[in-house]
Amino acid sequence: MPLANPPAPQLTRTRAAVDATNLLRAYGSGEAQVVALRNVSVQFASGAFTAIMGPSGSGKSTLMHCLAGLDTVDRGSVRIGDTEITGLNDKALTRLRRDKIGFIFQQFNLLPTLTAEENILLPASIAGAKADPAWIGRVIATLDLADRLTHKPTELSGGQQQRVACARALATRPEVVFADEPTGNLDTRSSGEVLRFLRRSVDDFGQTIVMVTHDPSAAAHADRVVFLADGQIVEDLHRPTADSVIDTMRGFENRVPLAGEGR
Ligand SMILES: Nc1ncnc2c1ncn2[C@@H]1O[C@H](COP(=O)(O)OP(=O)(O)OP(=O)(O)O)[C@@H](O)[C@H]1O
Repeated sequence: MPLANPPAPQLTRTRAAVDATNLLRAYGSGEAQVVALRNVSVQFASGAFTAIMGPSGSGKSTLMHCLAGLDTVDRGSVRIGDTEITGLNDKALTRLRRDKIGFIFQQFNLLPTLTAEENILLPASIAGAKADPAWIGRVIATLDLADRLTHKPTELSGGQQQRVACARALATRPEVVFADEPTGNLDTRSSGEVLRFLRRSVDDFGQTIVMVTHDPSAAAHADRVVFLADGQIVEDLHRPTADSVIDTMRGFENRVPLAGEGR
């Protein structure tokens, strides 16, 4: 009797854009030591939108900074795309951030002397690369910025400035965009615009987004929410809604860390 066919090989597998293993990060020493990350292992799938949430001081910024090569870990490893970043020197890290990472900050961080268009094109020009005009045009159109390109940041509203920052982050088609409280300084309407753009950049452009937020309704735009408490991942919620995020946050500080964490 012929053997049954073996299962078909899995042809497509979601690759992690960012892969962190057993991250340990402590600040200070002795009695004053604060352990900001305790053996955190987490993967961020390519083409997915992930939010990181948790109480103040739980380690969200530390995690994001370690993932983006802005801070160094005491132990563990971080891979961005195909590049293991742990152990890279400052020059290599600068190049990696420039070539593979887009950043969106709460305070927008646009250069005040440059126009919106110059701000958007700056990362590509620093990288010595020529921006792809078709791609930049698509991003600018999606963000509805075409009639604002000659304006300086002071001539733009907060929401418009953050949309320029979004365009700047995507201009080089980075491996991953890290967004640190991107709606923290925006009103509800502008927040909605930025979050819908981030969502669209994942759905339509295949972008990978990792966003720190305190806002359950912002997190609800993500595919997944990773919750930190006291430097450990304590929950991992898929297909979140604002209500499920709020429910998860209630009392999650008292839960036992997920398997593999906190050893
Ligand atoms: N450079 C530093 N030196 C000393 N301690 C630090 C440093 N950076 C962070 N910490 C400490 O590490 C812990 C985690 O801080 P982190 O900023 O990552 O938290 P967070 O969740 O981002 O907080 P928030 O929501 O308030 O921004 C905190 O106890 C913080 O005080």
